[in-house]
Amino acid sequence: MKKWYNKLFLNSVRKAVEKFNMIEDNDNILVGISGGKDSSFLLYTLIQLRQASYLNFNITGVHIDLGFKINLSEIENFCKKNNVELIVEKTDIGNRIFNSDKNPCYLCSKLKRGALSRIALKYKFNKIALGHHSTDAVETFLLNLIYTGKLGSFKPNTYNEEKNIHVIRPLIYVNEETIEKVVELEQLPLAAGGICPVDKKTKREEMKQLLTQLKNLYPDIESKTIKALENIDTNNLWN
Ligand SMILES: Nc1ncnc2c1ncn2[C@@H]1O[C@H](COP(=O)(O)OP(=O)(O)OP(=O)(O)O)[C@@H](O)[C@H]1O
Repeated sequence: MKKWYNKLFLNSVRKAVEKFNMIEDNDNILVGISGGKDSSFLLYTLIQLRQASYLNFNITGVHIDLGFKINLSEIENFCKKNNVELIVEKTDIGNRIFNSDKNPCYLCSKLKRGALSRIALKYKFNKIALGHHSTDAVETFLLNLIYTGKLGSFKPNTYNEEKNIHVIRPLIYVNEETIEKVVELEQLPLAAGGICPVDKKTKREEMKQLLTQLKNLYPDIESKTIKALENIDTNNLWN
């Protein structure tokens, strides 16, 4: 690994992991691998972190196959090369979400989360790691504000007491631009095909474009929003 990666992203991942107590000794972590750049970068980052850490933790990848004919061979090779086991779980989620009257994106993410938890329970993983990054967190913040009238975003570390599973997001302080850069530099593996029919036609995509416009006016809006999520002035909230 290049030494300057510490400054580029690894220190930010360390900060998130420590601040939100994401990884402890002997953790057994299931890493959600979608086939996209974010989760590929997440896997790469966790491998680097483990190599440079005093902590001893296991990482196993899992891909929930939605039925959109995805080709995972690059990812399979990458996992083999790095001695990471990869579980591929076939599902009919792709069919189910378009045969329902519910919003397909909402349903898909719910069913995917359900499948991830089931696998974690079955194979005794105590943590599930997801590739959400700071740009995702800000987009979710805007989605909640504009479409739901709610203030907030997803949490860095959530604990499900009933299942005794933590969902961790080690990339919350890394932005999408940095991820794209490292994916390119390291030629990290990406899946081929497997494109969802509503890809790029979602409200999230709309928020992505809005954020790009806002960044033209206020270049540090992304880091400011992350700061705001951690700097809540409860005295001035109306609850
Ligand atoms: N089919 C899947 N199988 C396993 N994990 C998944 C799957 N889809 C998503 N995830 C996990 O959930 C995270 C957020 O999912 P989302 O669909 O928002 O992906 P994304 O932000 O486009 O990320 P990526 O670039 O990895 O596709 C991913 O980074 C990954 O960790």
